[in-house]
Amino acid sequence: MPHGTACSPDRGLPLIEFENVTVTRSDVRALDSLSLTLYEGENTAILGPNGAGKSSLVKAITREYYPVISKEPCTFRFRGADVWDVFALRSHIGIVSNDLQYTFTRPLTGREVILSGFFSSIGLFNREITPAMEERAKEIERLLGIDHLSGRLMNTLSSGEARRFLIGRALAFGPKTLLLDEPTSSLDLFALHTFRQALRAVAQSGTGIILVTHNLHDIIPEISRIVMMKDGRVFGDGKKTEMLTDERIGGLFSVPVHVREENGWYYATGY
Ligand SMILES: Nc1ncnc2c1ncn2[C@@H]1O[C@H](COP(=O)(O)OP(=O)(O)OP(=O)(O)O)[C@@H](O)[C@H]1O
Repeated sequence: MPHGTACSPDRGLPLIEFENVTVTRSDVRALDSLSLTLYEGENTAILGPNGAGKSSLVKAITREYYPVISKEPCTFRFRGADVWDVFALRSHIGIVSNDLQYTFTRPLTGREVILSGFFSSIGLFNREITPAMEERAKEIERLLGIDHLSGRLMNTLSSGEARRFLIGRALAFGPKTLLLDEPTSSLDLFALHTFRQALRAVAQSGTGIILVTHNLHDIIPEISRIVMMKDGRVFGDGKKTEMLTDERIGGLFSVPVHVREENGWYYATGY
């Protein structure tokens, strides 16, 4: 086991270990001495209002943003390693961001989008597709309920359908964890329903989920841990039942709110 990494008995291996991580954008501290450990195989929601620093956290994880040292000790570790690159990251974490949807401008079918995940590319560029890759793509399509759409061009799919193919692309390598940044923005009720069903199937298949959102209704029942973010810091961190209360959610979003639970789903009302 790499130096500094301890496996917790009831949690997996630490995937991300951030201690006193500060990220600045212009003069703003988007992350302000943030300390957080995320574990492999643990289903976690990162929940916070607009401007809390959620996207900055995702970009720090994906190495688009680099931390500055503002306080010691400053730890920025991936799977126990202090030095790591984006290629190591991609083989363990499948990343689904909405921006990606708009980069598929060329005519690619849904199946080709999933297959492109094997090459971390935005197209296939005459790469050799092995029968094993085709088989894996079909398996993923069945899991996500999109097998009937695999021959359709990406630019003819609805946002909800296209977004499930992006999950499929992120799953191509068989990552242990899927990281999703605000995955349900602009989805209508039906698309939201099918998307959430697909995400539940992924979680139930054993892939850990890290879901970044400002919506309580995105939190699928399989998620057990809630990390609350506000002002670039961790505002609360614990079990879902302890975090998703009127008081805590009201404090997080700075508005009086009633939190209701129904069959494992949570909703905020009365604001
Ligand atoms: N390029 C930038 N220049 C200046 N400030 C920035 C920049 N990028 C982010 N910020 C600031 O950093 C803070 C965190 O932004 P971030 O986008 O990470 O929050 P967020 O939680 O993802 O918000 P949202 O839910 O609205 O997407 C905000 O105050 C934001 O205004």
